[in-house]
Amino acid sequence: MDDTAQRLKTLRQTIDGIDDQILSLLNQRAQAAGQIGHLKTGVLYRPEREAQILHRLKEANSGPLPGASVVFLFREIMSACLAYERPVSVACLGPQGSFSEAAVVRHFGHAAQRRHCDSLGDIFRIVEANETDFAVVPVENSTEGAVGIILDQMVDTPLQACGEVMLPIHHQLLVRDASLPLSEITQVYSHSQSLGQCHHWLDAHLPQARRIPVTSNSEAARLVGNSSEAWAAIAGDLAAEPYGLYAVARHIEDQVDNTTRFLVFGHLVAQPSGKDKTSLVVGVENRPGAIHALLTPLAEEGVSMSRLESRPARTHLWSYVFYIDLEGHQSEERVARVLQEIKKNSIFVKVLGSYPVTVSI
Ligand SMILES: C=C(O[C@@H]1C=C(C(=O)O)C=C[C@H]1O)C(=O)O
Repeated sequence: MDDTAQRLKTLRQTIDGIDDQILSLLNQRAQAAGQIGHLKTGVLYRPEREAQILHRLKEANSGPLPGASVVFLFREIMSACLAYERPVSVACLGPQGSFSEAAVVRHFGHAAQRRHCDSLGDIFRIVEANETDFAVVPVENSTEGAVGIILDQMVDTPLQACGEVMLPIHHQLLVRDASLPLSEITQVYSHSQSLGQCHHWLDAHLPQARRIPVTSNSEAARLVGNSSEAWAAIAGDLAAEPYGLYAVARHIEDQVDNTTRFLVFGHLVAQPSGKDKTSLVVGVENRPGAIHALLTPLAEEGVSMSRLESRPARTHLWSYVFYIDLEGHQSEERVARVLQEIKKNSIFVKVLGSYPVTVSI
C-alpha cells in the first residue's frame, strides 16, 4: 500500500469513528426530545425553542463548516427528532414541487408531512378543520409585492401566525423536449406572480409565447408535463423531475435576489424567543392624519416597523386596512403599550401573531 492509500485508509477510519459517535449522539438526542414530548400536551413543535437552538449553534460555530450548513443540518436533526415522536403535518400550495413546498422543507425539515392544496383559498380552512397542524402561505415577494388573496384571508382566519420563512426564488424555464427551440414555444404557463417576476426575460426571449397564469408553478409544470404541445412552464428546480421536464433556461427571474416571504399559521401561540416579530392588521378611519396618529406610538416607544402595506378594505369603498410588522413579541411591555395605543387610534385591530424572525442561512 503506498503512502496516499495508507493516509486515505486512516482518514476513513477516523470518519467511521466520528460517524459512530454522531449516530449514538443523534439517538440520545431523539430520546431526550421524546421525553420532553411526553411532558407536553397537544402539538410537540415549539417554534421559539427551535429558533433559539439554531441561533445559538450558528453563533457558537467556529467552523470550518459555514453557518448555513450548521443551520441546515440542525434543522433536519430537529425535524427527524420530532418525527420520531410524531411528524408535523403542513398544508401548502401544490401540487408537488411548488415553492411553497420548498418553504415548508426549509422551515420544518424534510420529515414534515406535506399536504398539497389546489388553491391558496383552501389552505387556511384545512388547518382550521385540524386536518393538518400548520399552513405555510406566501405573503410577499421582493419583486411582485403582496399576495393579495392571502392578506385578505389573514383577516378572517382564527389561526395564529407562528413563524416566518424567507425563500430565495430562482425560476427555470421547463419543457418536455430539451431540443425544442425557444422560438417555437407557443404558450408559457406559471403562477401570475412568477410571470410577473420574469416579465423582462419573457419580453426578450419568448415574445411570441402567450403567458397563461395558473394556480401554482408546480401546476404549470404538471400541465406542461402532461401535454405534447410546444409549451413551457416557469417553476423552480423541484418541479422539473416529478413531471419529466428539463430546464432549458435557468435563473430567468428579473431580480437576482428575488425572495418570497412566507408565514406559518397554526393553532399554536409562539412564546417569545428573544428575536421576534409581531404582525397585525389595522383598519383606520378615512380622515387626514389617521396614519400619522397610528404610527406615532411606535416612534415614542422606539419599536421598529419592518413592514407597512395598505390594501383596500372590502367593506367600504376607498377605505383601507394596513398590514404592519413590528419588531418584538406582543408580550414585551413596550410592544404591548404600542398595541394599546394603536387600538385607541383605529377602527379595528387584529394581531395575527408574534413569532421568531427567520433564522437566516
Ligand atoms: C424537544 C422539544 O420539542 C421539539 C423538538 C425540538 C428539538 O428537537 O430540539 C425543539 C423544539 C420542539 O419543536 C422541546 O420543546 O424542547
